[in-house]
Parts: sequence; C-alpha cells; structure tokens
Amino acid sequence: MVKAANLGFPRIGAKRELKRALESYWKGDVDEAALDRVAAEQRQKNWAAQRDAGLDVIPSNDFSLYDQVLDTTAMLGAVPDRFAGLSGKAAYFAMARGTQAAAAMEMTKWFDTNYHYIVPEISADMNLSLASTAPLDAYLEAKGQGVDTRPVLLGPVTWLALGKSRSEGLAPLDLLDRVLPVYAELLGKLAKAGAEWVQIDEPILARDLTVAEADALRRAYATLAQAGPKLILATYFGGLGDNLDLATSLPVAGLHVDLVRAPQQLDDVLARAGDKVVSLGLIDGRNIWRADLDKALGLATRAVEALGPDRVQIAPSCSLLHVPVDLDLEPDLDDEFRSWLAFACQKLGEVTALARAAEQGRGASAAAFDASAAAVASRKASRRIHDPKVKAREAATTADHARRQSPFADRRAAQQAALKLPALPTTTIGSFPQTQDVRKARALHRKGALTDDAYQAFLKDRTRDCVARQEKLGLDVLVHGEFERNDMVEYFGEKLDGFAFTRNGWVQSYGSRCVKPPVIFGDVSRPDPMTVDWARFAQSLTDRPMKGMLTGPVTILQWSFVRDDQPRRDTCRQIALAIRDEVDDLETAGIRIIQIDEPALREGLPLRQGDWQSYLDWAVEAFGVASAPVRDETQIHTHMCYAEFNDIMPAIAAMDADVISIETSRSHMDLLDAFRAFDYPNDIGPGVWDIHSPRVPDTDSMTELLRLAAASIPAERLWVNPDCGLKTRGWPEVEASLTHLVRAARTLRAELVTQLRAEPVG
Ligand SMILES: CN1c2c(nc(N)[nH]c2=O)NC[C@@H]1CNc1ccc(C(=O)N[C@@H](CCC(=O)N[C@@H](CCC(=O)N[C@@H](CCC(=O)O)C(=O)O)C(=O)O)C(=O)O)cc1
Ligand SMILES: N[C@@H](CCS)C(=O)O
Ligand SMILES: [Zn+2]
Repeated sequence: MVKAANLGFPRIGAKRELKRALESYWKGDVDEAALDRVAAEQRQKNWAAQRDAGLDVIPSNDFSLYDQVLDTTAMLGAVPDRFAGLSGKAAYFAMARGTQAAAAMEMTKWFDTNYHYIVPEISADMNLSLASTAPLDAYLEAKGQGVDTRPVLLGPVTWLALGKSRSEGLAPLDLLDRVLPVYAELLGKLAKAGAEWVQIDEPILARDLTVAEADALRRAYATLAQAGPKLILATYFGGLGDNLDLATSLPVAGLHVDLVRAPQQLDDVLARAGDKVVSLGLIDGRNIWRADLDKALGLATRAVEALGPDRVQIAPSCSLLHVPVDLDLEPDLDDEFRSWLAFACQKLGEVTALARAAEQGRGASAAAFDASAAAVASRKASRRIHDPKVKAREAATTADHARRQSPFADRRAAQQAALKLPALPTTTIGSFPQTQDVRKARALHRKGALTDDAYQAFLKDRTRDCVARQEKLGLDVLVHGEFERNDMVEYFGEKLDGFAFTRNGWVQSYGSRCVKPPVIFGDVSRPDPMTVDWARFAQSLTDRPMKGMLTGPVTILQWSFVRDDQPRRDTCRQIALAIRDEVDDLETAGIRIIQIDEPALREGLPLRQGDWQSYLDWAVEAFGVASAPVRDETQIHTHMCYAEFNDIMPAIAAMDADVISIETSRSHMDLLDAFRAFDYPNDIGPGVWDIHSPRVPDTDSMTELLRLAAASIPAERLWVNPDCGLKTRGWPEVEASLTHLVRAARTLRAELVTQLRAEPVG
C-alpha cells in the first residue's frame, strides 16, 4: 500500500503553547513539572492530529524543547566542559542560552532556513555515550497513546558536519568512530522497544560533500544498517545531484527525497532505488501554497509504476517545522486567498489525499483534487497578483541603479567631515527591548482597544525614553528603538502592496522565539513612506546622528513565504525598488545614516556551490538598488548575524555598504580572519555582546574582543556594537551591557592613542 508519511511536525504549538511554557520556566514562574506537562500535551496533540489526518507513518522525537541538533548533542553526552557542573534541563538550557558563568554555544542557520540550531562543539577529549534516551522515551510515550511511530534521529554525519572543532588539528568527522556506537546502542534499544523503522535525517546529502563526508556516510551506514530497525535516510532542501549514487548505494532500507525543490531527480532515484522504499517529498514543507495535486500525482504514479505501491511513500518535502500549524486559525483571510494556502495541518491532508490517489486513482481523493485544481486556476487568473507599473519599473532597472556615486574612500572622507564621529564609534543594531508593555499596547491597538492616537503617543514616549537612555549611556550613533515594529520583516510587509498576513502563522526561529512570515502573493510596491515619520521624530530628539532603520530586500524575501509563480530574483528586485524609495525619502528627511539590514543574505545562498554566483549576483544587486540613490555624505550601514559568512566575503564587499555590523562574539571573532584574509575594504562593527544570551558581558571581556578585532582589522575602520538587536533582552541587562560596551570602546580608544604616540607615523 502507498503510505502517507510525515517527517516532522511543528512543536511550538498552534497557539505557541510551548513558547509560553518555556519562557515562564526560564523566568522561574513555573517549575520543571509544569514545563514537562505542556511539552507532553503538545506531543500528544501532534500525534493525534497526524493520526486523525489519516497518516500511516507518524514521526516521534521530532519534538524538542529547544533544538533538535542540541538534543542530539545532549543525547551523545557531547557537553562542553564549561557546563560540567550542570545536569538535566539546567545543562541543556545553559548550552543553548548561556549562564552568567558559561557562555552559550554558538547558534547558526539550519541550511537555507530561518531556523537556528545550536552548533555542536567537538573536542578531542570528548567521551561520548548514550547520555539520554529521549528518542526511546518519545517512542514509548506515543506507543502508550496507541500510536506506533517512526522515530526521527538527526544523522551522525550531519551532526558532525555541522559541528565545530575546538581542538587543534581535529576535524569533527574524526569523532565518527566514537559517535557510531552510541547511535547503534540507541537503534538497538528502539528495535527492542518495537520500532520497525527509524528515520535518519542526513540533509548534508543535499549539499556538496567533501570526500571525508562521503566516506563518513559510507562507514556510518555500513555500521548502523546492522543496528536493528530498518532505516529510512531522509534528504531534503534540495536534490541529491552528484550524491545520488552515494545515497542510493548506502545499505539502508529506505530513502526520502525532496521532489519539490528537485522534481527532476525522480527518474534517476527510481532507477537506482534497488529494493529500497522511496519516500516522495511532494508536498512543500518550506512554503504555504496549496499543492497542485494533479501535478504531484503525475510524479507519484511514475514511482508506483516503477516500484509497486508497497515501496512508495508520499510525504512533505521536509519536516513541517518550517510552516505554520493550522490555516483554520486564520479568520481574517478572504475565501479566495485562503483557498490558495495550506499550513501544516492542511498539508497532512494533501499527503493522505495524494497517497490514496497514487494507489487507487484520482477518484479516491476527488474532493481534494478538485479543490486543488480550482485553487491553481484561481491563483493563475487572479487580478490581485499583477501590477503592470511595478513590472515596467522592474524591467527598466539596470546595474547603474545599484552603484553609489563615488568609491568608498571618497564617500568615507565626505561622511567623516559630515558626521565627525570619534574613533571606534559606538552604536547598536536597532531594536531595544520589546517589553511586555510594548507588545501589550500593540495587541490592544490591533484589537481596537487602544486608539491610534493613544498608541502613537505611547510609542513616542517609548522612543523618547530610548533616545534619552542612549544619550546617557554615551553611545555615538543612536537608533529609535523599533518600538513600533512587531517584527523587522512583518512590519514592512504590512506596509507594502503585494503582501498578506496571518494572525497565528507562527514558525519557530530559535528556542522559544517565533516569527510570523508574511506572504508575498503579488507584485510589490510601496504606496507610502514606511519609516520616515519615526526616523524624523527620533532625530528631532537628539543632536547625535540617528540611524534610519530598514530591512533589506533579500531579508524581506527570505523571511517571507514567497510566491512561486515568478523567479525569486524578480520578486527581490521589486522589494528593492520599494526600499530604494524609502531610502530616498529618509535622506530627504535629513537622516544622515541609513542602516539596511541584510541578516538573511547568507541564508538565501543555494546549498550547491555551483548555484552560488547567480544568486549572489542578484542578491547583491538588490541591495545596491535599495541603497545606492543616496549622496556620498549619507552613510549606508548594513547588518548581518547568525550565519556562516566566511564563504561569501566577495559578495559582502560588493554590497559596498559603508559600515557593516556583524555577529561575531559567540565565535570569538573567528569571522574576522575571513575579513582580514579577504582584505575587506569598508568599515566593520564586529559584535562584542552575544545578545541571544541573558548573560551580561563585563567590560574586560568586551575590551578583549575589541583587542582581538583590532589585531585583524585596522582600528580606524572598527565600530563597536552588539551582535544583533536588543529586542529580546530586558532593560536592566541592556543598560548594564551597554555601559560596559561604551567603557570598552573608550579603553580601546585610549590604548590606540597611546599606541599612536609610541609609534608615530613615518
Ligand atoms: C533577527 N531575527 C529575526 C529573524 N526573522 C525575523 N522574521 N525577524 C527577526 O527579527 N531571523 C533571525 C533572527 C531571529 N531572531 C529573533 C529574535 C526575536 C524574535 C521574537 O522576539 N519573536 C517574538 C514575536 C515577535 C512578534 O511578532 N511580535 C508581535 C506579537 C507579539 C505577541 O506575541 N503578542 C501577544 C500579545 C501580547 C500581550 O498581550 O502581552 C499575542 O499576540 O498573543 C508584536 O510585537 O506585536 C516572539 O515572542 O517569539 C524572533 C526572532
Ligand atoms: N535592526 C534589527 C536587526 C536584527 S537582525 C534589530 O535590531 O532587531
Ligand atoms: Zn541581527
């Protein structure tokens, strides 16, 4: 029988139940038992929803209290020494969030998604063992509820490949022989408990593999295939490409392939499947558009004809972690638009409809197929999507629109004369604490319980207070604090034509933090200025330069659900033109520094190196289109965080921002080696405060980081700032940390003056 399978379900809860429980637990408002209760309820709801949707294969161990990569780290007992005194949840959350005594582990982007994982730290002296049986516990828990699940494990090779070595001369993969016995032991226990199949995720198979990684995969599965349960290897986020022979030659019983991103691989996969079960990832786990079921059935039928129904499974392309939970929780969407969409719950319905049709013919799921066909036709014909004026402007945009008037050196001189900033200028990234009262006021305003005037007055008050605090702290370049923004992408989406919004479309970004990606369904344009009034108001409160604060086109694209009826590059250019208009207006309003955040530029990089350049070309051009209309005196900043930037240095330089602020503190300024090696020409603010941790860094630690930075980058090109915005922090820690940051900058300034006196030029 063709089985309907799922690879993973969102765990944060349709109403963000887990988020609230976690944050209450961290605050000390509820105890561990209460957190465990909410987590167990969430797992139960998820299993029940999948069973009720008719799924034949339901995952377990796809749940996590923070992150599935960190869970694997905890399972292997790969706990860095600095957390040695801690155990249980205290150790687990300390690794994720840090404590005052121990810095958090690094966090970075999960492949090309906006989900962040905790980076494994691999060291030579690590003794690995099965330190937690969480996957087994979850399997037994589901079984107790009458659901025989397929446990999910993150594969050993991907876990190692995503890790960073902390020991000189040690490559993470060197630990494979220590990792495999732990996996084998766990797989043995799962088999004994009754698990017939286990899903092992090896998403690195969608990337270019090194020889060592390919070899590690061969060795790993030669061992693990003997360990007990049948293994289905899950690959996603792209095609197998030149890893196809490797993947199909591994001695596993099943293979899951992503046919949304790479439908063209189907025939090759089928030809090489041997006697494997093949799971067809036909329903998009990365986007919210309703599937074209007829098109998907064409692919599924080919697989059934080639392999027979018993060796075919129908599934989402990847875990549904990356889409919101339930479209039924969206009361505000009109019927036409709603008919175009499918969230996780609806995608389960698509999977089962497709599986039944693949076995028994379209008629077995006629209603679902007819609704899908109607949605496809309605979207194609809709007049809401196309705006000829936008298309014409987009077509008339050339590379010239993406170039500043003068080279950086000339601009720098003009900006120094205009801004008169000290050496090592201090600044922040934009947002200040989004405290409960700010969120509450916005919620009340949204519900109509707070008038427009009262809400504006409240926001002005917060902005005034924020500017006053920054002046008192002694920061050189100020920001308005972003109190009016629910999110740095959603806010702009709400003001741009071509975007739609959800009320509960939350997706986990990291830990308890969620985002509500807007939906880009049509041509994008800016009907009115979006930030100018706030920037002008904030600048009126101070003589110091106030940064205008915008989100860049690539990031808006990347953190939205994007229309799939035109190339992403075209949608990005439309957004860039809208941001360009805003940049123009900010400059006209007297704003002398404009920051255009592009934290997602790296995240959008294709997983295969062969596809990088064409992406980087249009992404960099989009940033240029957005930022280039200004005069030389106007300083353009950009900001990037929580990704691996080393491999895109030329593109970062080509963006030609006058100043880039970049997250570096968790990785101890490692990244600056890349800036130095590349000879990055413009100004840089390497983050000296890891803002994702509740830890307050002291002056000495920040001074030390700055000294490290000054060893890589000429001090006259350095800025001093945190890693990222401060929206998730509280005011006491912000004020303490920024006090230390300003002191650290002053200490370094003094050291530099002494140094210059000691080593006079010439
Ligand atoms: C910089 N980052 C961002 C990413 N992606 C984005 N789209 N945005 C980002 O900023 N990716 C990379 C990083 C990830 N980092 C973060 C950091 C912080 C958050 C975060 O704080 N998320 C919030 C939700 C933000 C939001 O949309 N807030 C809304 C709604 C707030 C809310 O929950 N309201 C309550 C009512 C409140 C009350 O009555 O007290 C409700 O609706 O129930 C708003 O402010 O209006 C989070 O809490 O998770 C995300 C990613
Ligand atoms: N300006 C944004 C950037 C976050 S990546 C902020 O400060 O929150
Ligand atoms: Zn950031």
